[in-house]
Amino acid sequence: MKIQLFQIEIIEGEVKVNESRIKALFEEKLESDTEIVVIPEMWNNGYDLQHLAEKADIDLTRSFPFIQSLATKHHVGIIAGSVSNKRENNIYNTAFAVSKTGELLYQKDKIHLVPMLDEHHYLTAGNDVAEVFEINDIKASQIICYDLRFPEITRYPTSQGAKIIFYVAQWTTKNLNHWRSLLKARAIENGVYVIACNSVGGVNNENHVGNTYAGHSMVIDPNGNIVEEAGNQEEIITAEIDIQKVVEQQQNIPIFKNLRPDVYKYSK
Ligand SMILES: NC(=O)CCC(=O)C(=O)O
Repeated sequence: MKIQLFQIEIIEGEVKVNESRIKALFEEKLESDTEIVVIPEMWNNGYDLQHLAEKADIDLTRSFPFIQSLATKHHVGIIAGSVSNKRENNIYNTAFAVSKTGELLYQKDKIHLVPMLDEHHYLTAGNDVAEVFEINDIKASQIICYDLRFPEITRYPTSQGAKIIFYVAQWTTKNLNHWRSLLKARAIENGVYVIACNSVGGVNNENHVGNTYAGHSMVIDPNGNIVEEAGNQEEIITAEIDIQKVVEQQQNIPIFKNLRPDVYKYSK
């Protein structure tokens, strides 16, 4: 199965510009036999957090039809990153995914808000764990950026049979080594494909929280080998994945048969 990741710069506060850019990439860069496309976190408004009240979507009423029209026009499943999204007077960082026939397959809010990006001052945290959905007949889940740091968020859908975990991100440059290591760890400790789409660019100006984004979008197989990795500039990466490898990996190292939830404890 062929998958493409659109590693792009998200222009802060410029919803229409970002939409036009994504639309153009589907027209110009989508390969005919690609089955799933992945785009980054917060692709509508970026980290222009001060203006979320005016610029965030309202219950996906703008972003879902936009992505739905791309999915049906190009007949491709879309892991639609995430958007800032207002619901009942709160603003969330909401991930969603759409099938090639235009159905909304998945919608979840980011659970852990990033103190380093001031997200907790502007956004409300989601309370629902990432779950499994099917895209192109494959069980998968979708997790937003900083939630990668909390292995429990990935463990639930993989323990429920997800074979691919998609991570959508605007991961910062200063923590690039964490991004690369954590993605590999999540693939190995769960024996699944990890497909992670980050953004690039970012500037320090009055609209900006002062970060740049690392790129290095990656496709990692269930044995922890990097299948494809982007650099730190805009780039489309294309990868072939073989879901049978997940089955084989989980037979060779039967993590889920050996889980001991009865002895795992946490404290805070
Ligand atoms: N957008 C994010 O969640 C950023 C997370 C990040 O950069 C990190 O180091 O964690």
